[in-house]
Amino acid sequence: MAATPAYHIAMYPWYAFGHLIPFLHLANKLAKAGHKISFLLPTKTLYKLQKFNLHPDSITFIPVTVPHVDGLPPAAETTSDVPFASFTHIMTAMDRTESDIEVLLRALKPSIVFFDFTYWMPRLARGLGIKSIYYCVVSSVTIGYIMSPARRLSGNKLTKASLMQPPLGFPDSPIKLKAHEAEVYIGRRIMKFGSDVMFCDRIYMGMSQCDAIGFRTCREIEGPYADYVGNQFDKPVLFSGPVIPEPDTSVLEEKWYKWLGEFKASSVIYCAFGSECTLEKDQFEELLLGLELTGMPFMAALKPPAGYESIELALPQGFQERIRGRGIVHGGWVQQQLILEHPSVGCFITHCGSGSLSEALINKCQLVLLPHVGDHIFQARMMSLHLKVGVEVEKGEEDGLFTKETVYKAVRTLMEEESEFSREVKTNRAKLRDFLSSKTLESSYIDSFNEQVLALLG
Ligand SMILES: C[C@@H]1O[C@H](OP(=O)(O)OP(=O)(O)OC[C@H]2O[C@@H](n3ccc(=O)[nH]c3=O)[C@H](O)[C@@H]2O)[C@H](O)[C@H](O)[C@H]1O
Repeated sequence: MAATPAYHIAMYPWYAFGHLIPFLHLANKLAKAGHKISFLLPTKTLYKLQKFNLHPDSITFIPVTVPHVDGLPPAAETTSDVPFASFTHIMTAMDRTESDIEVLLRALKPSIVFFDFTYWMPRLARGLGIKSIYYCVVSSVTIGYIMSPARRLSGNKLTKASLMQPPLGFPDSPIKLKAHEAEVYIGRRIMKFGSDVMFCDRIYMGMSQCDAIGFRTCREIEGPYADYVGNQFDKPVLFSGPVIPEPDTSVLEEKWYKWLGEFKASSVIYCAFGSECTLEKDQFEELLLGLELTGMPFMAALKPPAGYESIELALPQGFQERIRGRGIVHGGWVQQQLILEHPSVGCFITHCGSGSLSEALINKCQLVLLPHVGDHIFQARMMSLHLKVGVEVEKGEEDGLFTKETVYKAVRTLMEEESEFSREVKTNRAKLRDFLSSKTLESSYIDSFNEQVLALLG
């Protein structure tokens, strides 16, 4: 039963699995607390997400037709259907649903709407007497460092040198960008991301016009960073807690279960890069050769590299023969949550998507951090430098490239060496796991999140 009176929430997350899934995890927690949720999402994607809806009596999926936008394949709905260069078209398509969303919200009459990249949502909601919460699945460290209004003081044209340093007032922290990362971020901030709107303006408008900003984290982990964002945008900040996914009740596919079962406890490396990431061919190769160098059993679930139709066509020469019996490279979707839970998995090489990290942190595997783009970088720094629960793979300062040796070095640090450093990381890692697994942590966060939402509703 709800500790607070029940309310009706609408949710309309960015059309990317890395956003849709965590919104749905939150919906499950809120439904469990007695609230009703109308979850708006693209028509075909709806079927793919049904298995994550654990409270179908309280969470209603509302299909939204994705308008056609030039440059998009006809069936494309989410970022997983297209390369990065076309994400902007997916965003434009989502923007063009605005009038349909207005019709739906008028009919559904929720008290509050949770959104992220649809910068027009606060204005639309306000016009209908609905409150809006920007629910941010990207870490507050990323938002604070890159998107805070302090970065706009000198206009939107930032230099590499300025982005290599935190913005004015940022909490005292070892987190900084390297030269090659700052370079990429300069472009990312000002790239047009849907409907001719710059990415940084989209986030800025959403955050400055909403009624509150919610973060999927705990005060104990990101408190000062989230407060910084709240102060910068002059908004109340709500912490939903880590919103750890409910245990996946399906069973792991037999072939994986059997394969993993052949190895000793904590001996297998699982390597995965989320639902979007496509590596360049040379980095794909270095990663696989790095896995080979470790000499450990491994399972890599990766998309084929850029320009390749299949994983098989892109494997390094002779690779399959050399790793037969101890390594698998899989190009399709795997049941990540269940794989991370498997006792044979001892190490996770992750691109540091926030979903993957939250799934990993409650399990026992050691974390090798290999950030790909965007918020992954901040998540990797947060884990390696702030919380000290994992080891980041070294990359070239200017070119940003990793090598097979640096992949192996990071794995070796955690899985082979008995140094003071590796002991410290493992101890911190175990402590964080215990903290996140505490039975009362999640419920107390959801209760206080509910109370803060209720206070917003007046
Ligand atoms: C917040 C946003 O998430 C995005 O998602 P992305 O898919 O990269 O990564 P995750 O957050 O780990 O999300 C990926 C999700 O897909 C699941 N999965 C993936 C592949 C597979 O084969 N099987 C699975 O079950 C996985 O378990 C996780 O739940 C981007 O990083 C973006 O930068 C970030 O802002």
